[in-house]
Amino acid sequence: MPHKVSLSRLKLTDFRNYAALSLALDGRHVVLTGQNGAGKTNLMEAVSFLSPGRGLRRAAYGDVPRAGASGGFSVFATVDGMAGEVDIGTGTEGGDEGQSRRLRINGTPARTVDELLDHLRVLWLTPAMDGLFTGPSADRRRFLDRLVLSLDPEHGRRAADFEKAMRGRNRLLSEPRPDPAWLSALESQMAALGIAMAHARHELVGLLSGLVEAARDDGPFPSATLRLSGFLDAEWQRPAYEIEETYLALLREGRHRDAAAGRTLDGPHRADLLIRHREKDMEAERCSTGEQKALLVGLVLAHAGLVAGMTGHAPVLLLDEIAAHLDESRRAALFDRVDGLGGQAFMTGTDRAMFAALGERAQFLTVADGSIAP
Ligand SMILES: Nc1ncnc2c1ncn2[C@@H]1O[C@H](COP(=O)(O)OP(=O)(O)OP(=O)(O)O)[C@@H](O)[C@H]1O
Repeated sequence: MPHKVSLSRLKLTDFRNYAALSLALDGRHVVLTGQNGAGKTNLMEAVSFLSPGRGLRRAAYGDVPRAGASGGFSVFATVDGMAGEVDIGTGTEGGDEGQSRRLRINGTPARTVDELLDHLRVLWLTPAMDGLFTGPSADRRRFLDRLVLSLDPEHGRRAADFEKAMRGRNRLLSEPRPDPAWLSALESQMAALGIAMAHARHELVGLLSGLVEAARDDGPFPSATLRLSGFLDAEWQRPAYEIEETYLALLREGRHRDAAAGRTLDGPHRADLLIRHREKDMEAERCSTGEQKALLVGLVLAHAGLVAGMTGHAPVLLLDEIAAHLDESRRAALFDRVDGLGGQAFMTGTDRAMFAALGERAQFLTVADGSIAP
């Protein structure tokens, strides 16, 4: 069984509709129930700030401080983490709600938010992700990259550096006489980073497919087949240095075309994650709403299992309104699978009775108007 990473304390200050909250948790799953607008998702969002990035709403930090508060926001958590117990504090101060937030680990300022990945992995599934299969490919790439990042902490940096080099190339190509040496340097960077990024994605898809296959007959959730497409599709059996050469040549040959288009037309930023409902042998986007939700739940749980297996530490799971559309037996099966992952899950809903099958496995909390009661 993987080690259970869990939060034992969560303190929020001026975080969305919470003026001040201090919550003691006992290590079990946490069920948050309450009326619409009570603050359930806000609390999940606060926990999602214990991972790199802008959290489960992809928030602008300026929107997070409580309306009417004079400064920034803060989230503080005590976590039984991957490297032992740790205090994590994050937030903004008044006037610095720009691109970044501050992070302290055991009271010491961290160099980057990626340091969070030394202590815990937080994964989530929210209703906003319901359109994943039918929405733009950028949403699926972001989803995929978050999956990769939780196994490979370097992935975020590589993706950011690739974007930067690509923006530099696009800018240069818009000039009347771009410096060829500078262009070549940027393209070499793009090739190395882009192939490394794509490799990490392929590896994740391979591992996840294996796990989905293994869990195929386990419970009521359909299984998905996953495939990456849209970037050097026929090449991935070849050695990495050869693929890198191929991509570099593509970039070089594509300069005129890309200059005319005003953007780079080949690269990992054009890839898509293709998902099929295996039992029905149908593209996920053509499945019913309920089938899509079940596919997504199955994928996220398989990924959580992968993270637990690869790191030896079960991730913290945030499952927002996950039980709403499931019948009683599917709900019970879902809770058993979530519990079987060995980690701490936070789950929300409007009705406590929906979570009855969790029994003693969860701590039940009622959220009302930015405060919490047992
Ligand atoms: N910066 C902010 N300051 C104060 N209140 C905010 C801020 N941002 C969001 N809110 C409010 O927080 C409230 C709670 O939102 P939240 O999404 O957590 O509700 P919920 O309990 O998950 O509800 P639902 O069941 O409808 O999903 C909303 O009324 C929203 O307007």
